[in-house]
Formats: sequence, C-alpha cells, structure tokens
Amino acid sequence: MTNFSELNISESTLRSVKRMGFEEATPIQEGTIRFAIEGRDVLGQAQTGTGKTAAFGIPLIEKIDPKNPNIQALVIAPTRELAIQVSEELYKIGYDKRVKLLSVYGGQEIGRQIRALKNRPQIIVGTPGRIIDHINRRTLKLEDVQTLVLDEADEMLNMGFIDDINSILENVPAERQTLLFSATMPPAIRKIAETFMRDPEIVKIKAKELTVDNIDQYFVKSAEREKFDILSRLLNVHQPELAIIFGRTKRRVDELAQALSIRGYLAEGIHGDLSQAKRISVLRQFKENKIDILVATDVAARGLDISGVTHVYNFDIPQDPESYVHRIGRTGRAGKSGLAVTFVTPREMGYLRIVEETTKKRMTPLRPPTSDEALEGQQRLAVETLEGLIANNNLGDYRTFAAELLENHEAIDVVAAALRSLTKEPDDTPVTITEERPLPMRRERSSNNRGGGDRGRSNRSYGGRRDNARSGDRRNSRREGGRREGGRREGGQGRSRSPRRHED
Ligand SMILES: Nc1ncnc2c1ncn2[C@@H]1O[C@H](COP(=O)(O)OP(=O)(O)OP(=O)(O)O)[C@@H](O)[C@H]1O
Ligand SMILES: [Mg+2]
Repeated sequence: MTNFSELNISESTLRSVKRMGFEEATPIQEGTIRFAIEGRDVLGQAQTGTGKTAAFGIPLIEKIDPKNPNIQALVIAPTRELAIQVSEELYKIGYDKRVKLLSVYGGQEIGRQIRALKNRPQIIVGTPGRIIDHINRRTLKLEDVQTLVLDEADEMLNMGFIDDINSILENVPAERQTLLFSATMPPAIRKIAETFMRDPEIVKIKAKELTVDNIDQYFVKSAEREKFDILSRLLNVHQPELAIIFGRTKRRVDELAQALSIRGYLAEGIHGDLSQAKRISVLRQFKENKIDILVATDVAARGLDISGVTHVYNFDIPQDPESYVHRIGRTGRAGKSGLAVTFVTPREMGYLRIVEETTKKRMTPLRPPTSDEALEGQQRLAVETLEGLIANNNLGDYRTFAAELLENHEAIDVVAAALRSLTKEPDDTPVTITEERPLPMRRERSSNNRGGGDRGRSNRSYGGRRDNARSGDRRNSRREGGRREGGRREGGQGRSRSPRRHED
C-alpha cells in the first residue's frame, strides 16, 4: 500500500484526499496516478468499487491551471447519475484548489446549463448526448481541453455511444491526454484505446477473479413464478441494511418496487423511463437511508457508488457476465463485505455457468428459506430490538405498566406478546409480477474447469444466518413507522437508533 504523499501530489490535493478519509491509495490509484501525472495516456482496469474515480480524478485536478478560465478537462460518463457522482467526487478532490466544475446531462434544462457554462467552469463532466448537443449549439468550447476522460468505457460501448464519442473527440484537440477507465476489458475497449490513445500505459489490476473477494455469491434455482415469494423470505431472513434488486426490464422494476411496497418494504424503483428529477430523488432517498431497497435496471445502477449497500439480488439473471460483475459490484465496495444472490430459472442455468466461468468463481447454491425461517428471522430481529431497549436502560414509566401486566399474567406470555407485536409476520398480500420470458436457452458448457475457489463453503445452507451475525450495525426500526427503537450490536452492547418512517 502506498501513501498518497508518495505519489507526487500537491499539498492542496493531499489535504482534500485526507479530508475525504482516504488513507492509502488503492492499487489502481497507485498504478495509474504516477503515469497520469507525468502526462501519459492511461488505460486503467480494476474491479468495481476500487476507486477508479479518484484514479483519474486526482491527476486531472492536479493538471488544472487555476488561472486558466477555459475548459481544461472533459469527463464523459454513460449516465446522468454517474456524471453527477463523478462530479461530486471531483469537487471534493478539487476543493482546496477551488477548481470550478460543471456537470451537463440530458433531462436538465439546457438554458440553465448554458448560463452555468458562462461561469467559466474548468472541468466538464457530462453524458455523451448532452455534450454533443452543446457542441452543436457552440455553447461548449473545447479548444483548450488538455485531458479527456472516458469513465465506465465498457458501459458507454454497451449503450451504443461509440459514434457520439467519435464526434466528441473530433472537437477536442488531438494534443491531449486521454484517460480511459473500465471495470471490464472487452476487445472493443482495446480497439478504442488503439484508435483514441497515444501509446497508453495499460494498468490492469490483476485480480484472481473479476469480482471482489469480499462479496459472498449465491444463486437460487427457482421457477419464475416462485421468485417473488422467495425474494420476500430472503429479505426477511437477511434483513439487508441497504439492498439493490435488479430486474431485467423497466416493467419488471416497476412491478417489483410496487409489490415490495405492498408487502411492507421501503422500496422504490429506478429506470431510464423515469424523469430525471424522480431518479435523482429516489437515489437521494436511498443514499439517505429513507428507503431500504432500490429496484433497478442495469443501466440505471451502473457505476453507482452508494456506501453501505449490503445486499444485491439479481431477480433476473443478467444476460452477460459483464453485467453480473457490475451489478454485484454495487456491494462490497471500498473493502466492505457484501452478499449477492442471483435467481435463476432451470432453463437459464447455462447463463449461470457462463457467469461463473467468466468470474472464475462459483456461486454457492442457496436453499430458499422456508416461511418458518423467514418468520424466525423477523422474530430474531424483534428479540434484538427488545435487548437493545433493555441495554439502553431507558424504560422509565414503562416499568409501572410492566409490573401491572406481570401481576395478572405469566412473564413468558407478556414477553411473547411484546415480541409478537414487534414482529413483521409473513405477509401474503397478493401482488402482480408479470412473468418474464426466460433468456433463450443456452446449453451448459462442460463444467470440469469451474474454478472451485468457493467450494469449501458450498455446504452452507444459506446466507441468512451468517449475515445475521455480522449485521450488527443495521437499523432495526424499518417498516414499523418508528415503533422499533433499540437494537443490539454483535457484541451485545445496545445503542439507540432513531425511528424511521416512510417519507413520501
Ligand atoms: N484510497 C481510497 N481509500 C478509501 N476509500 C476510497 C479510496 N479511493 C476511493 N475510495 C472510495 O471507494 C468507493 C468506490 O470508489 P469508485 O466509485 O471510484 O469505484 P470504481 O472503481 O469507479 O467502481 P465502479 O467500477 O463500480 O465504477 C468510493 O466511495 C470512494 O470514495
Ligand atoms: Mg466508477
């Protein structure tokens, strides 16, 4: 591990990085920052959640000349959410240097952007379509751009932005530095590198697997129509602090989000058909923990960095392994642990094997919890809640009523009733989930070389218990509109929690 101070970074940026809580550079940062600061073109590949944003963000900020009021750097990101996220991170890195930046993306009123552009930002972060729009309107002057960044390059290709990128590049000086970052490196990215970059330094953080080790990966084989009930039970057993559920289509996302809400979970969906304001507000609620579950399509969640996502559920198995890597990469970020569960219908098992071959990691089969186990998960949560309240020793007047109850009833009945009132019992309210057609049949490949890195654990029945044991800092008061207040840490000390409610 390298300290940032060994990377030839200015004092002001060092201060910012320190303020952001970064102690040491991650491998991709260590590998790329030096070259990028020297002015070399860099192609960086590293697993999801390993700090690629700062890997280009730090050298980019370093290169900005504060006295030059022109646009000196252009960062292209595939989606609005990512453009916002990247610009927020760049803002933090450039804070001490007082770098001016602006993000431009579709859906935002263009007139406002044009006015903001007149404030002379030095860095532009934007989505391809809107950048081109501004180029055509001549509201974006790119003659002075010295650094060009393509973030999430693989996704931009998937989204068919190649022509847009080509035409943006025609408007950026040829004498420039190009930084390209991606979590996966399909051949098309290499081709881009050959076309757009000058003798790039290729920094590939070798990982045994494409996915990080701190994500436990499971799969559930299930008929399409049983998926939702299994999902609800899993949620009750796992009790995720923050979860993202991926669906294959927009309709799927809408239906899932609604069905989960009907069953009493704090869930919202995001996908490309929602207005930009709605998407941003849903994301904000999720980041602020006002909702527990984000239901999303691939595109809507790509690259999002939301700290504290503990669980990812692939309600539909993704069509290609790269999407799988990106999806589950929303958890297990910055060294934290995470859990991923992929639903797969029997016909789709071939896809699962292809994912495993690509990630070189086997998924552990997960037995769907029974409804009794799901109930037990909720009961355990109620027990923890009570224990937390007791540990807090803040029961004041309740003692009088407790004594009254105990005079008339058996102690065990009183406690059982208290637990029952705190337990979210299985909810069978009918919901509508339209059946999705399975992916086209794909024959399973031979499985004799399936990397068995995970084999030793495959007899574990399911992830719930284990996860229960480590989720000491999850919140307990969900879904109950504030009835739950206490909780217990793994080690037994209680601590208070503020009640939460669904704020719509
Ligand atoms: N050196 C560091 N020390 C601690 N945390 C860091 C460091 N660098 C980045 N982080 C944090 O790690 C998280 C993940 O970083 P980032 O979003 O840049 O990952 P990424 O590699 O771009 O992932 P993805 O492939 O999913 O886009 C962020 O919250 C970021 O602030
Ligand atoms: Mg990223």
